[in-house]
Amino acid sequence: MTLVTDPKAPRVAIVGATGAVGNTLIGLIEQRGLRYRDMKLVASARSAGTELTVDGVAYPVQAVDEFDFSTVDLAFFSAGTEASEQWVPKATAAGAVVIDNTIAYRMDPDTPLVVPQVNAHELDRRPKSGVIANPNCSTIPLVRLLKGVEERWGIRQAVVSTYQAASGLGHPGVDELRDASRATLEHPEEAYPNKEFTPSLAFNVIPKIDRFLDTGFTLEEQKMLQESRKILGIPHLDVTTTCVRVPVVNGHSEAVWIETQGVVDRTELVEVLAALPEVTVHDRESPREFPTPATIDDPNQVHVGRVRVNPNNPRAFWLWLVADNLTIGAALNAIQIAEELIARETL
Ligand SMILES: NC(=O)C1=CN([C@@H]2O[C@H](COP(=O)(O)OP(=O)(O)OC[C@H]3O[C@@H](n4cnc5c(N)ncnc54)[C@H](OP(=O)(O)O)[C@@H]3O)[C@@H](O)[C@H]2O)C=CC1
Ligand SMILES: N[C@@H](CC(=O)OP(=O)(O)O)C(=O)O
Repeated sequence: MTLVTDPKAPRVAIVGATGAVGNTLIGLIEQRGLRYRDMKLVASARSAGTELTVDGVAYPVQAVDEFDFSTVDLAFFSAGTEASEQWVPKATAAGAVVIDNTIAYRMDPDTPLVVPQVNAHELDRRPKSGVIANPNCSTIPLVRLLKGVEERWGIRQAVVSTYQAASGLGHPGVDELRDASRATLEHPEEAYPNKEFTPSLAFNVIPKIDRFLDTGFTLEEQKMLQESRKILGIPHLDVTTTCVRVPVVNGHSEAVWIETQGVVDRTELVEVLAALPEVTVHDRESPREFPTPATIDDPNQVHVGRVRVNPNNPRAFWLWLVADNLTIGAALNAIQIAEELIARETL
């Protein structure tokens, strides 16, 4: 984005500007050529008065409870679900369109849940609620690949295991992984007093993300099912997941098993995946190449590897994906929604 005087360019607020998603959003605003007429940075009262820079201009961070939403046309929210529940209605009542990163509005029937590479047509008109919901960080890269597979072969079932990074819990998650890892190396006999991850994530993996539901699944696992169905527009889509936190600082990975209606040929499958927008297939040339969270060079792409058709049943295959949860899984998707709204003049 670029600061301009064009009266058609939106006045923008970033609520949660000091957080991991907010920081990434600011970086992407600087990277991409979108134009804005005014910028407001908003967070909790804790950060009020601190300064952040966007496109070389320093802005004071304002407390959300004192912020006047009638001064903006577009508000990005990534300040947690409670803050969205409290402040998004005030923002829309004041006339702003909201792009919300939290779970608060995702399953609301009056709110489109959008991944622009999959269902941008949902943005053709301004939503009844005034809100466009940004999906869960593991759901976004998955549905971008499922769309291509559904269109070519039809999906019978997808079985997914996620490997989710500490930055899924924002700055506090990353800080705790670093501090707990250091403390565990230095004093292995002492239990680290964790707040974000239970048990400790240092040198560990945790098969629980978000809270448990009565079904035995976690909320994160339920989000992946329900949100995939809504985004792809397939109400009975069979997606089942196990979501696991791993001691990686940033970048979510997923092992994905897909059973299809039609017979799949690996060469064609790789072609179909590589032709999807902003997808890089690493094992196109050599099946021995694969992406990892630590080695992906472009956080704005969904990275795919380990593409293997089942030798016992060519109506099923495995793939491995890696996607930066703060960009692909949150801020980039939100910016791309804003770009589509501006292009369609539906702001
Ligand atoms: N991290 C991720 O991978 C993803 C995150 N999200 C969503 O984005 C939200 C934020 O995530 P993330 O940036 O990682 O988290 P962080 O903890 O890094 O940042 C939280 C941000 O929200 C602000 N905030 C917290 N509470 C309030 C409040 N009551 N009122 C106003 N502002 C508040 C914080 O401000 P202050 O500095 O003043 O405390 C900070 O700017 C998550 O809760 C989630 O809903 C969605 C997809 C992926
Ligand atoms: N739950 C995700 C991050 C997140 O905030 O997701 P959601 O927006 O669906 O609550 C993770 O911990 O990796």
